[in-house]
Amino acid sequence: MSDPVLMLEGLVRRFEQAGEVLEVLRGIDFTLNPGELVALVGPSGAGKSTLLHAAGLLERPDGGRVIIDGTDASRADDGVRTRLRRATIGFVYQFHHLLPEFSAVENVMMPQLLAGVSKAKARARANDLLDLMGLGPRADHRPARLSGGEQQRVAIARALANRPGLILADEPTGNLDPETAERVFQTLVSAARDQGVAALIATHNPELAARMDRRMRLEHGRLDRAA
Ligand SMILES: Nc1ncnc2c1ncn2[C@@H]1O[C@H](COP(=O)(O)OP(=O)(O)OP(=O)(O)O)[C@@H](O)[C@H]1O
Repeated sequence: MSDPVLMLEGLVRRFEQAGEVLEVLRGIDFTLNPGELVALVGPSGAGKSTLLHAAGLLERPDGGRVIIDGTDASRADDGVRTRLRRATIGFVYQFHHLLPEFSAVENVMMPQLLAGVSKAKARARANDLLDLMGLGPRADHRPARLSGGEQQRVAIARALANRPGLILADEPTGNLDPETAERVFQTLVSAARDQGVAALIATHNPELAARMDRRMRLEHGRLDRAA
């Protein structure tokens, strides 16, 4: 069997707030295998975003290790972490964070161009992904001319652009009405299954969480298997 796409070992993260130390992650252990879809649940403020940012190499933990595709990123320098992140991880945020000056297709091309893919190849892949998201006819629109659900589907296409083994999603449907949330979530799950991508998805929506392979609950700084 191949390496897990993500392993967290004894992950610790602390913040200082008003002179007090808040230990948000108190030794988190977690393994995500290739193609697995896992929901990350837990009360507001429990540290789901903090966990995703550390797992996604956007921030360094205060203790423990983050191992991506068998590579220990904990002690790697920033350059190595950035390359590893670009090559293996796709992020989807609650607010899409698309670049407003660029069209949908250009937004999906961007991470590929940063990774050194040619313009022609990046455009072809971006168009394929937008088709997969049902957004082919909207490819040349800027984000402001797309609905919230369409913007979020562009963000999912962008996250998949570099064929990551791992998608980290932070309440990807939290900002959408229930019907649109359902459609966007379905698109994310079927795209991940279709492309064999593993995903860790933070969500407050129990119905959506119930449809993942596993659910993990973060509370009081600990991560445990949930029902
Ligand atoms: N940069 C920071 N500096 C200080 N405290 C922080 C920082 N980032 C997060 N925190 C604190 O860490 C705790 C966890 O925050 P986090 O955003 O990870 O929770 P969450 O589970 O994602 O919440 P929600 O479900 O509401 O999005 C909160 O108490 C928050 O105030």
